[in-house]
Amino acid sequence: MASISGISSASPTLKRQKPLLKPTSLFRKDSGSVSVSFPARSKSADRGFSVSVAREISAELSTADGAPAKKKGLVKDPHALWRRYVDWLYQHKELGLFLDVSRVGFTDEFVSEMEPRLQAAFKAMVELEKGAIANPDEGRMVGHYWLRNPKLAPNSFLRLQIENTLEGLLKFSNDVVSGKIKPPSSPAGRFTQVLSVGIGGSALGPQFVAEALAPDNPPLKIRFIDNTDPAGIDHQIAQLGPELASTLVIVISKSGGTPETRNGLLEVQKAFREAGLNFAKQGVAITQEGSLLDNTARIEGWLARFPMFDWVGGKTSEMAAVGLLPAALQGIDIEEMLVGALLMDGANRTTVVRNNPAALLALSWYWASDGLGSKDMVVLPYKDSLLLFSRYLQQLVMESIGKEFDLDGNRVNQGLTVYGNKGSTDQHAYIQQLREGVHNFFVTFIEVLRDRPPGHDWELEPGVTCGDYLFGMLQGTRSALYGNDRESITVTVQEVTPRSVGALIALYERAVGIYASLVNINAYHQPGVEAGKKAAGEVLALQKRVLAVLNEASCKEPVEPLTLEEVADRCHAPEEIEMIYKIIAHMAANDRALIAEGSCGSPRSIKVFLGECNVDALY
Ligand SMILES: O=P(O)(O)OC[C@H]1O[C@H](O)[C@H](O)[C@@H](O)[C@@H]1O
Repeated sequence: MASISGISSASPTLKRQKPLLKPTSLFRKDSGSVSVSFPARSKSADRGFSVSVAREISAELSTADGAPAKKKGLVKDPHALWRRYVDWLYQHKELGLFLDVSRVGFTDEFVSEMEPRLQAAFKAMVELEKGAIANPDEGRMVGHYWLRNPKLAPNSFLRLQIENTLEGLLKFSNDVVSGKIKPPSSPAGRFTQVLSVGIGGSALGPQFVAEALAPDNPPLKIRFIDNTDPAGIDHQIAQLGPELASTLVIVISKSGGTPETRNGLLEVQKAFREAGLNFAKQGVAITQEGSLLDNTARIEGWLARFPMFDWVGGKTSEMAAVGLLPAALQGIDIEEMLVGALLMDGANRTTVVRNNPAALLALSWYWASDGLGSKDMVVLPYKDSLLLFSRYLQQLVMESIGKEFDLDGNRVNQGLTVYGNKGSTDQHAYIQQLREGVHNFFVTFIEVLRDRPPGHDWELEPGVTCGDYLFGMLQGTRSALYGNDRESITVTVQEVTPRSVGALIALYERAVGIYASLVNINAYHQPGVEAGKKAAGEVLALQKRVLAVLNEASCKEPVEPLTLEEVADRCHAPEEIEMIYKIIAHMAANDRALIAEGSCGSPRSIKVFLGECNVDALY
C-alpha cells in the first residue's frame, strides 16, 4: 500500500519584515494565529497590548446608537490597520501559508453574531467526515476529505477502495513513465503524450494542476479535449499529429454518460481508426464502476480503468484518480499534493474561528457579499502558473453555492460569482473598473513569495528584480483598492509546489463547505446542470424531426416547397418555429446533406433545397 509520505520538515519560514510598530514580541498563540504584543499605551503601565485589536477598531465603527455599523467605513489609520493585520493574520507554519483577512471590514460584533453558525458549521463538517448523508438531495455521503486521509473513511471497504485506487494509479503511472507500459506501435517506443477527454470537474482540476505544476519537460505532455466543439477536437488531434501513436487517452467521466465527453471519445476513436491505431491499447477510463463508459472500456479491453466514487463530486475530485492520474503522468508528485491537502484539512478542523483558515474565508465571503452573493469574488493570483485557479474555483464555488433552494426548501437563489485571471496582467484589463467603477466585488489575491528558483534571480535594474515588480504590483493594487474602500483577502504561499497547490485546493473545498452551512444550502449537488443537459437533448430530438420532414420533402419530384411554418407543423411543433429556423440555419451553414430514408436519389444539399423552397436565406 503506497502510504502518503510522512509530513516533511517545516517549509522555510518567512523572514519577518520589521513591523511599523516595534512590538515587544511576535509569537504564535497556537496552531494558527499570530499575535503581537505591543508596547503599553500609557507610559506608566508596562502591559502588553493584548486586547483583540479588532474589538477596539469596531468601537470606531459603531454608530451613534452603539449598534455596530455594518459597513460604515473601513479602518484606514495605518497603525490601527497594522494591528488589525497582525491580529487576524492566519499562519500555517508547516505549509508556509498565510491568510490575511484584515482588508475585509467585518466587525467584532459580526464575528460574535456568526460564532454560533460557525460552530454549527464545524459540527456539520465533523458529521460529514464521519460519513453522514451530507448531500441529502442525492442521498449521498461526501467523502473527498477521505481521499487524502483514508483512515477517515467510515468503513474499511471505502478505505481500501481509496488506498487500492491510489496504489493502482501510482503503479500504472510509474509503468507508463518508465516505458514498461508502452503503446503497440510508436516510433518513440513509449507514451509521450496524454490526451485527457472530460469536461467540468473532469477537466478543470487536471487543467489547473497541469498549468500550475507540470515541469517544463514532463515525461508525458498533456492536452485536453473538454468540449464538443468539433474544431477544438480537430485542433488537439492535429497538434498531436503522428504522436497520436504515442498518446495515452484518458477518458474521464464520473457519470460515464456526459454527451460532450462521449462525443470527444467517439471523435478520438475515429482519429485512431483513420491512423490505423488500436484505441483500446491506448485508452484509459476513469469513471464510476458499471457506468456506460466503464462497461465500454471493459468490453473493448482498454488499457486500464480507474474508479470514481459516488461520494466524490466532480468539483471536488482533484484528489481522486481524476486529478491524480493525469498529474502523476506529468511527473508531478501527487503524494505531496495529498500531504498538502491533508495538512490543510487538519488546520481546518479547529473550532477556534480565527485559527481556522477555511472559516476565516467563509466568514469574509459572508461579510463581503452579505451572505447573498451581493458582491463577486475576483480571484487574482500574481503568478502565471496559477492562471487557471480562478476557472477551477468558478466551478468549485459557483456550482456548490449557486442554488435555487436552501436545505429547508426556501427559494433563495444563492450564489457567489467568481472571475479573474492573473496579476499583474489583469491590471491592464479591468482593474480600472475595480478601482473606480461599480463596487460589486471583493478581491482575493494569491501571493507567491518565491519569484524564481534559488540562484535564478536577476536584477533588471540596481536592486530591483522582475519579481519585485510583481510583488509591488500586487501590494500596490491591494492598497489602491482598499484606499477606495474595496475589500480584499490575501492568501500567501512560499512557492507553487504540489504541497501548496494541494493545500490551496483543500482550503477552498473546506471554505465552500463551511460557507454553504452558513447560508444553509446543499453544496454537493448540481440540479441546474441536469436541466441544461435535458434541454440540449430536446433540441437534438427536434432536429431529428426536422431532418425527417426535410428529407421526405426533398424526395418529391418536383421538390415540394415547404415554408418554415409547414416544417414546424409537420414536426408537430408549431410553437418551436424559432428553434426550427435555428436548426435549419445551423445545418445550412454546415452544408448538411438531406439523405431521405430509402433514398430517392443522391443526397441533396440542404441549401439547394431551401433555395428551391424559397425559404428566406436568413442564415
Ligand atoms: O464527470 P462527468 O460525470 O462527465 O460530469 C462532468 C460534469 O458534469 C456536470 O456539469 C456536473 O455539474 C459537474 O459537476 C461534472 O464535473
